[in-house]
Amino acid sequence: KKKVEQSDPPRTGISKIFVNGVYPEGETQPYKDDNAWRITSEEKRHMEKIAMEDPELTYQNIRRAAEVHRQVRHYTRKYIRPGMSLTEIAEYIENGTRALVEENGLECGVGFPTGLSLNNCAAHFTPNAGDTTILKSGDVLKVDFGVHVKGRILDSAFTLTWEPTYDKLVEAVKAATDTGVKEAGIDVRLGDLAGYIQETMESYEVEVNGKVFPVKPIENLSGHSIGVYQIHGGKSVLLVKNGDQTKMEEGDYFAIETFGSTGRGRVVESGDCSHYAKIINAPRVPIRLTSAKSLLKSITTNFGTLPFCRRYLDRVGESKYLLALNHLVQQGIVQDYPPLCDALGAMTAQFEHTILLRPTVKEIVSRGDDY
Ligand SMILES: O=S(=O)(c1cccs1)N(Cc1ccc(F)cc1)Cc1ncn[nH]1
Ligand SMILES: [Mn+2]
Ligand SMILES: [Mn+2]
Repeated sequence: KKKVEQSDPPRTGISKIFVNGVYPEGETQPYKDDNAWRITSEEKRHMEKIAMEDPELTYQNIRRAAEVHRQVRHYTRKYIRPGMSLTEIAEYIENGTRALVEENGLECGVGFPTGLSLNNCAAHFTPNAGDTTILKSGDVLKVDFGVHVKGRILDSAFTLTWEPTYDKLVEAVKAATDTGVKEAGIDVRLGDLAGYIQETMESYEVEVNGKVFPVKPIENLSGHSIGVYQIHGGKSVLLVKNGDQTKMEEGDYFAIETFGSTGRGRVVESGDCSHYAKIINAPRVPIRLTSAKSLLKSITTNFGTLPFCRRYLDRVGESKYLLALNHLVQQGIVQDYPPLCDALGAMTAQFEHTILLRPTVKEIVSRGDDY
């Protein structure tokens, strides 16, 4: 049978290309100083066999999400051009993701809002309706988007530039993320991992118009473990050495993400919020405001505990929801995630991979030939 190719723009469901339902395994790395006993251990291999065969545990879900991410970002990197609006970029990525993952309610779809953070802004910016921001050739754009299959969320991000000025910053962050990926492992302490990341990041500097800036890790951003339908699994990987003795554990899914900056190396909440998510075990308080009650019902139906943004509320037919949304935030039912920005004039970059701490090997499931 002729191999089914992906279209441009990407619209061919990934299950039409991987017809046997087997998706590519990501890059695997042996665990450090473990002299391969995990790979040869009968018990570890058995545990993995169970994971592969149990529909709930199988790695096929996250690998399918990863293949969608690789194919969408392949076309996106070619498509994004200065002069385009952030809104059309976001919609290109979301339309591609929805088509390739064959979006189906809460079964599979977009994992969280498409982050398109510019320049001094490092994370959690996506345009709200009416945003007219246009991409410029001197911009440094962080593209951070997610795909989920049965609640297994693939969280991966990369940085795009169209001028060479900040190439060293981009190189520093790519190297720091690869250090984080390489040093991650079962029983590795989160505080130690942060130190390795910091060391790589701080070994770089950027020269801009004759002035030299040291690359600083952004000290109040972090990587994180990932749960089922839960983008933040409770463990955080900071970017500067610290005393957190918490260990990475077998079976954990982690987003290893690093951020570098030529500015203060610290972000603050800045500008209108676009990103939100229902808090997992929110207190079941009675909601008095009727509009908030019906908005919460819509959020639960359409997103569950997955993060969403205002544009996603618009597309499911919600309107005039701001008062209700702010009420749900105030009541501790919904968490807001405002844009996180370093000082004006600073430049920030990001790279992010999702890794699986499998019983026998570490799998960098989001690895592609691009990053
Ligand atoms: O900064 S986080 O809130 C966080 C880091 C450590 C513990 S929680 N965040 C989780 C998240 C929040 C909202 C989203 F819409 C998507 C993800 C990290 C992240 N943002 C984008 N990709 N990864
Ligand atoms: Mn991300
Ligand atoms: Mn993340």
